[in-house]
Amino acid sequence: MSKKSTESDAGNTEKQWSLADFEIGRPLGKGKFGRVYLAREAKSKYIVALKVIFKEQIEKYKIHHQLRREMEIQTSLRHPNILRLFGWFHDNERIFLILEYAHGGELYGVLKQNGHLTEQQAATYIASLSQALAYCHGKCVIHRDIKPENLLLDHEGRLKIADFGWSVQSSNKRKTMCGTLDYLAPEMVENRDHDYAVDNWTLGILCYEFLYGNPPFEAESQKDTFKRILKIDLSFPLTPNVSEEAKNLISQLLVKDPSKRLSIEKIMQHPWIVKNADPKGVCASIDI
Ligand SMILES: Nc1ncnc2c1ncn2[C@@H]1O[C@H](COP(=O)(O)OP(=O)(O)OP(=O)(O)O)[C@@H](O)[C@H]1O
Repeated sequence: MSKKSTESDAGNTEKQWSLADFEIGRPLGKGKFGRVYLAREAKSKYIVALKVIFKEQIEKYKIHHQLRREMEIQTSLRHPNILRLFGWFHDNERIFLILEYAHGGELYGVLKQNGHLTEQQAATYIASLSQALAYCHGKCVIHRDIKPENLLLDHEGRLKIADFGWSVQSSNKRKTMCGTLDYLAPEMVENRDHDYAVDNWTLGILCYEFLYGNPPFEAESQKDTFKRILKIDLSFPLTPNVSEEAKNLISQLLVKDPSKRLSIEKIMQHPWIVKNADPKGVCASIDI
């Protein structure tokens, strides 16, 4: 049995959890810093995902502050489209994150399996993401690393944003280079100050990727991706056939000047979203 966390360390002030409180099930996946297991809280039988991170890895990659920030931000957020972090605990070697279980796994898997999504699915996910980001921005949280691998699906196909590793809680403009290349906004590529509008840019990238199967500025090398982003070298292939309204939304998000990008409120009112998005955020037609 592992050592219980102290009150000041515990991610959940109501209860101090330990490994003995959980029955561990099958592995759900492996990340850069540890493994994720299906688990059940022994008393309530409540199903969760338990993410195990080795302290050695945290020290090796010096991600202590990043992880702490991720845990604090994610615990404070409560939104149907944001994966809950119920709490955390640790023993000598490991840190355990008690996460909401996302039965449908990664949205990335669905995208790769189907090649691309339908307009209804894409609009539903963009609407869910917009709602979650509006909530985050209202709490002064910028995610900065939204990509299909960080988007999970629950048993009904509802989208859940996971992984707050790169998010920041700030009301000031930020100047730190981070995020995954294909999803980087031009102001981040140029290492200029950036604000909430970086997440709106990413919504444009994702909307394109959902509908076409690949992000719009993909290139052979990192340097070429950067060049294409800075030039806004955007083109819409003839296949698959995508509606003009969807292209209009993408074009209004992939705008170089952050202040001219469509706001989150306007995304939610955009005719393509109004026409195609499921009001409950559920994609029942998706095979998960
Ligand atoms: N809450 C969850 N519910 C269901 N599956 C999950 C959950 N969290 C993670 N997984 C699965 O476990 C795998 C590994 O997740 P993890 O978050 O460790 O990886 P990661 O996205 O590479 O993160 P990191 O970059 O922090 O290592 C993912 O591929 C995902 O499919």
